[in-house]
Amino acid sequence: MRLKCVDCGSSCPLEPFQVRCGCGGLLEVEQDLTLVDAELLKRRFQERLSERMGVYASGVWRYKELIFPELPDEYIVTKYEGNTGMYAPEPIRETLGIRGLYFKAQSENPSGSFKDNGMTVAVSHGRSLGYSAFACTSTGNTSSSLAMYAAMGRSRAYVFVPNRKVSANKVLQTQAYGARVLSFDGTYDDGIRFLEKRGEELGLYVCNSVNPLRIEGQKSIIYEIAQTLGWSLPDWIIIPGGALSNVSALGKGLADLKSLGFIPSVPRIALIQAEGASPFHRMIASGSPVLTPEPRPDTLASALNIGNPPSWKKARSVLEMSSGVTCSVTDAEILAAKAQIDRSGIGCEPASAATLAGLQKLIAEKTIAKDETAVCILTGNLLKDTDVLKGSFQDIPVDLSGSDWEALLR
Ligand SMILES: Cc1ncc(COP(=O)(O)O)c(C=O)c1O
Ligand SMILES: N[C@@H](CCOP(=O)(O)O)C(=O)O
Repeated sequence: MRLKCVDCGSSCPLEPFQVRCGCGGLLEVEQDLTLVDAELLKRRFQERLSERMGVYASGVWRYKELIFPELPDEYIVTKYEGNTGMYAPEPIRETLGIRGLYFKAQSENPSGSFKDNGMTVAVSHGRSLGYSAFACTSTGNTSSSLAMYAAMGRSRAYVFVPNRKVSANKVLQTQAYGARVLSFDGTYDDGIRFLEKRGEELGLYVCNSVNPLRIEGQKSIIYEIAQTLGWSLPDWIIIPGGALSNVSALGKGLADLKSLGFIPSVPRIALIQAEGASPFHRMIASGSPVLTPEPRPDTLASALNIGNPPSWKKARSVLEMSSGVTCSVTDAEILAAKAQIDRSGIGCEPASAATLAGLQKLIAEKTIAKDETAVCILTGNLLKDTDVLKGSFQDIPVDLSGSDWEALLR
């Protein structure tokens, strides 16, 4: 395994580890898949589905050969992440009128979001290098995931969290796992700038998605969807976009599956951003070759409140590779979609509901045809961000010794 710079194209070994290339570009892991026996691997992945304990019971490490083959198992910290549900929400599909619809509930991960797929790999890698202090900046999901794995690995976690527009539940979850929360005045974008500059000299292993090992772990989401569907995929993969790690990772996973011959062709990706934090969508829509950061990102989908997504170049390559599209949705559209997902019994946080809101829009404008199929990636759990629900519901006061039950239970 080697690392390749997405900017200057130079390649370097995994050790000594650096998050970015000397030229400042993002790095990505390069693996030689021509050495892999694809049919043998497929059988192995299938057999491992029955494992209940040990690293291969994880929905990420099940695919270790495609993710981090060189890492000795003794360093792996796992909570059996991945292994999340795929649902076919029939009433929502009927309303949309498309041929097939799935929700991939990454919200069912152990810390409640898709971050766990990548974090198990980053923390395990950091441990293998001898780190005992891990760090990230976060709107709350990355931090709770890091805090959980650091605690499992008996390591320290330091997380830099913006002092506004983050969900209280996520910060409490992070603190409950024992991480030290350092609150700062600014946004995710300021936090990542700080860690990229100072993280290494402070002796911290940086676990944000600029770390290429995070992306390797998150690739497993697409492997798992494909395996669940018998190594086939829907026509469209719908992904919410903030820092753009997930679209980069899922795209890389798709390219792997195609080059291994596991899937005949790559599905199309639709990347959905919240209107108040949509610099990538604006770049694509305007045909601009470079991203203009949004200095004051503003959306109630707190996990998407990112104005300068570090992975935009990786995301752009993925869109090109998959003939992908982007769109943006308003906060009101996100909340309406979230209500549908919640009432289906699956539930999600606002950022995830951007997928359904985007799908509705893309069907309405006929970018997605009614005879096509789609999977929406539900990235975070309903309980992660309940601030947006406050004031939405009313308790019904009853008198246990004498209410009109027939009326109440109608
Ligand atoms: C729940 C949730 N959904 C979506 C996103 C956006 O994903 P990405 O930053 O990889 O684009 C995030 C955070 O990044 C998130 O926490
Ligand atoms: N929503 C994210 C922000 C992006 O973080 P990263 O892990 O991609 O760097 C969060 O939960 O913090």
